[in-house]
Amino acid sequence: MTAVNQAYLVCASQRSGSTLLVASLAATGVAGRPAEYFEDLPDTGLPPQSQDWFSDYAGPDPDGVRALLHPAVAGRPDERSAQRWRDDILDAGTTPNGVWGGKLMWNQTPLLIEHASGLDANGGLRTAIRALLGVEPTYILVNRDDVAEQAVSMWRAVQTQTWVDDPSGGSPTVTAGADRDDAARYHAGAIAHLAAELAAQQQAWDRWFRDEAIDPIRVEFAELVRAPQATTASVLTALGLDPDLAPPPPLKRQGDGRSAEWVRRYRADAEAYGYPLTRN
Ligand SMILES: Nc1ncnc2c1ncn2[C@@H]1O[C@H](COP(=O)(O)OS(=O)(=O)O)[C@@H](OP(=O)(O)O)[C@H]1O
Ligand SMILES: OC[C@H]1O[C@H](O[C@H]2O[C@H](CO)[C@@H](O)[C@H](O)[C@H]2O)[C@H](O)[C@@H](O)[C@@H]1O
Repeated sequence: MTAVNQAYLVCASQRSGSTLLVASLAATGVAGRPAEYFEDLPDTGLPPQSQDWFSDYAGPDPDGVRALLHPAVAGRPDERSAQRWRDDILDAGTTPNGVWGGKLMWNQTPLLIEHASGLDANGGLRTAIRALLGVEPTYILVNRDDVAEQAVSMWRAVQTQTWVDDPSGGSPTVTAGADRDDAARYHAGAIAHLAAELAAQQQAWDRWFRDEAIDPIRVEFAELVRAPQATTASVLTALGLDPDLAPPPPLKRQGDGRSAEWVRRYRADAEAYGYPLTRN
């Protein structure tokens, strides 16, 4: 099993800027290989499909929403033992200097706790994380104050299945093609549903850090995208790593004029119909 000397966990919700931060940290070569190690569902061995985000959709026009979602793909159950699961994650996430990094979205916390129960860690999230890593990690909390922008970003991603724009082509979840984006449509009910989901995740992280008396390193989306290299440098410093290794941003912004137009429309619809607009 890979020896971990130091660990950190980037805690976030979808479309908060988390990949920009972890890709920047990964590019240093000394800050672990932080990926979303906890996203795969046990019954498919795959991340949640677009439909999964809408399984409890209670807004208007459910058939219209379903028709816009990216089609599901088949998977296979993850039959690894808990020990194998842990070894795979430690191997994949650790750089040769013994630093492990990972990214955890709040919706993935039940999966992490469930896997860790096989390691005889029968408690809450903190117990599960300690059982997995064997050391107490540093926590980094990524937040996006503008939940309308965040939800629009996710509504476009669940339609197109394009989660990242990585000019290096190194990300497995790169582009789906312009045709998928042509087929994507604005839908106020769908965006409201995602805004509620993302706001709830952010609130859950706030509650958890308060309850655990942890003061995480905080990264706000607006500041991260304004100054990605400097923000990454300050996180490296907080981790005791060399801030001069912070790279220029390895990812490109995905949002464009179309996203901005959907955000404007959503804000107006949210005012009119009482849809969520803030994270609180
Ligand atoms: N370099 C750079 N500059 C500006 N913005 C950037 C950059 N890299 C990533 N991003 C934006 O981050 C948003 C994606 O967030 P996440 O990485 O947390 O999403 S994911 O759920 O993990 O896929 C998503 O936000 P939107 O632009 O609003 O769609 C990305 O475009
Ligand atoms: O709903 C499926 C998943 O969508 C996002 O993850 C995908 O993009 C991430 C950023 O490139 C990548 O780290 C991940 O492996 C991809 O599956 C979202 O960040 C996930 O939380 C979500 O499960």
